[in-house]
Amino acid sequence: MKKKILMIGTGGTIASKQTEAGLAPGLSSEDILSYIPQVESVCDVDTLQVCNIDSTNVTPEYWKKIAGAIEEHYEEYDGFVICHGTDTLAYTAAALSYMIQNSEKPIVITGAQKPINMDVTDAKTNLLDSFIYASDDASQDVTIVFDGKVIVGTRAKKERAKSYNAFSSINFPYPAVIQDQKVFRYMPAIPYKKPVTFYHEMKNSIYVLKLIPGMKPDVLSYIFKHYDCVVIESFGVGGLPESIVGEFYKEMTEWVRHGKIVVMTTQVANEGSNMTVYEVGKKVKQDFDLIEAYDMTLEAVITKLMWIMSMEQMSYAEVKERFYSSVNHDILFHE
Ligand SMILES: NC(=O)C[C@H](N)C(=O)O
Repeated sequence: MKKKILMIGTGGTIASKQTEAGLAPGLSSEDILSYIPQVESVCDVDTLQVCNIDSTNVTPEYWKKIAGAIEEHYEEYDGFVICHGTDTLAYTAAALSYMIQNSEKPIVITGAQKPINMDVTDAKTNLLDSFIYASDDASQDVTIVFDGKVIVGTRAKKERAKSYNAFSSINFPYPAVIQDQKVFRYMPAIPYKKPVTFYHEMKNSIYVLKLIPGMKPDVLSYIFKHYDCVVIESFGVGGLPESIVGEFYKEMTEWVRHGKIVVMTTQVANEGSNMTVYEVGKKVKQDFDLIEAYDMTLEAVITKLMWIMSMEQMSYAEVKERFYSSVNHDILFHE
């Protein structure tokens, strides 16, 4: 029996048309689907349009709309394919991984580097591959299908702005690839014992502070005052430079009492943090019992914190425990 798949359109290049003002989303989900008539032999598709925007404009409110549409139609379909712009696709994939957990039904996100109505485009392959993957019995959870590869929803990063292989899987293998319209699975699906769970809130009070050599500490007091959580993108395996460490201690001593959270991550995309290696990281981690990202992507760190912070008042120990508990393969290493 053919699977029933719901295609959810949100916009992006895949849905874009050339206009005088530049490429802009203008094709509906139905229009997009008409470019891959072969899908009829793969599955039965219904379409739903959540929005039609460049993914630069996607916010947590749109993640809620997408997750809400999936929750509303969850029982009616065997799987879901979301068309999305590539620029913030990795954030949406990570956000949906936290908002929809233990899903035995696949939730596939795809997009393209070139519009589907162009003669030369990656859109048709990406979209057809997504329907093939969403119709496969062993597919589950939130994944990205792009350029023939399947990437776990919490592990993607857009690493190329123009090439068809825009996304990499960070610190985690590809669970499957799609070649010549067939799924080759490298990782078996793990059967879920718990039912699918939907979460509806994401608290958006996070500031990401990217360190640069010689950075001045004057912004710290503003950031700590106005945000509940600060993610510090440090260098290498993680540490704080002397130029800001004094001010950091001053601010942290005050804000720790207010339940603010600081998470240390790294600007290096691959292999992750480990603050205990160097003097510049070890002491500050111990002094403030800091959380660190280890092998997680920045996209996963940010959306996981939004998900955790949306829950009722939690102790710092509970926040830490949640952060280090794996969701959709987002973290492998931690203390
Ligand atoms: N390739 C793309 O989809 C880029 C586009 N600006 C977007 O993210 O919506």
